[in-house]
Amino acid sequence: MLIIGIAGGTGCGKTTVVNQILNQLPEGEVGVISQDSYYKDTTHLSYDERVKINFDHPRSIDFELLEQHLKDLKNGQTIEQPVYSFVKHNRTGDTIKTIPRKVMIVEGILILTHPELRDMFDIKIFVHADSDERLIRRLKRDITERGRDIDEVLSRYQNTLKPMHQQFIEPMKEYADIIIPNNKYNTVAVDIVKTIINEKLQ
Ligand SMILES: Nc1ncnc2c1ncn2[C@@H]1O[C@H](COP(=O)(O)OP(=O)(O)O)[C@@H](O)[C@H]1O
Ligand SMILES: Nc1ccn([C@@H]2O[C@H](COP(=O)(O)O)[C@@H](O)[C@H]2O)c(=O)n1
Repeated sequence: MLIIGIAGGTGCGKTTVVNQILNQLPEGEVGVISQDSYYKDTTHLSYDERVKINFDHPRSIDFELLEQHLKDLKNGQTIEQPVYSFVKHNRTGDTIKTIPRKVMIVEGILILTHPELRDMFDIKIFVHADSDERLIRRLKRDITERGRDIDEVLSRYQNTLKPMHQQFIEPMKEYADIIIPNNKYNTVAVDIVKTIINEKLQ
């Protein structure tokens, strides 16, 4: 199994890059695990308490479960990947059956901050987009897809997202094997990653 970790700040385009990689590759050969699925279960908290969580800090992620799931996949076992709701700020209780594939992609803002998980990646990719570009994309996406309004996105950006990005995410570039500049769609870089994956699949 080839395990590829794709990190980068919110809105840099990780999910889009993953979808571009999956597109045109043989169906069923590449699997995806999203760090968002592993936000800690917050059922014991009220909605008002959940809203206040710092979702850009590594402690918000259940890295133990994520690491265990990746190990299970490596050992040929199917896992139940939790489904997360950005509207409820909690897991939904549903899961997605995720079966081991020849290539597994793990994507998320904080996946390179956890040394044990980082060591499991054969290839580490960091997707870069400038912070103003990321904020614009996040505003548009969170308002249309994640049930947020402009005040929510901007206050989260100022209070937690920006400082956490500077403290935890940006320094992870140091560990990257490949940095994809993604202020604009970068088909050349995506094609290079696809070529690497295709070699593994042959
Ligand atoms: N290179 C790009 N140029 C312009 N918009 C982009 C680009 N990559 C992604 N987007 C858009 O930005 C938003 C956030 O992208 P997404 O892939 O969800 O980022 P991430 O997973 O890193 O948070 C989406 O609406 C997506 O369509
Ligand atoms: N309930 C939540 C959980 C997370 N977030 C934000 O999501 C961002 C990470 O996801 P991307 O798809 O953008 O990489 C992160 O910056 C969190 O602030 C949230 O808003 N609500």
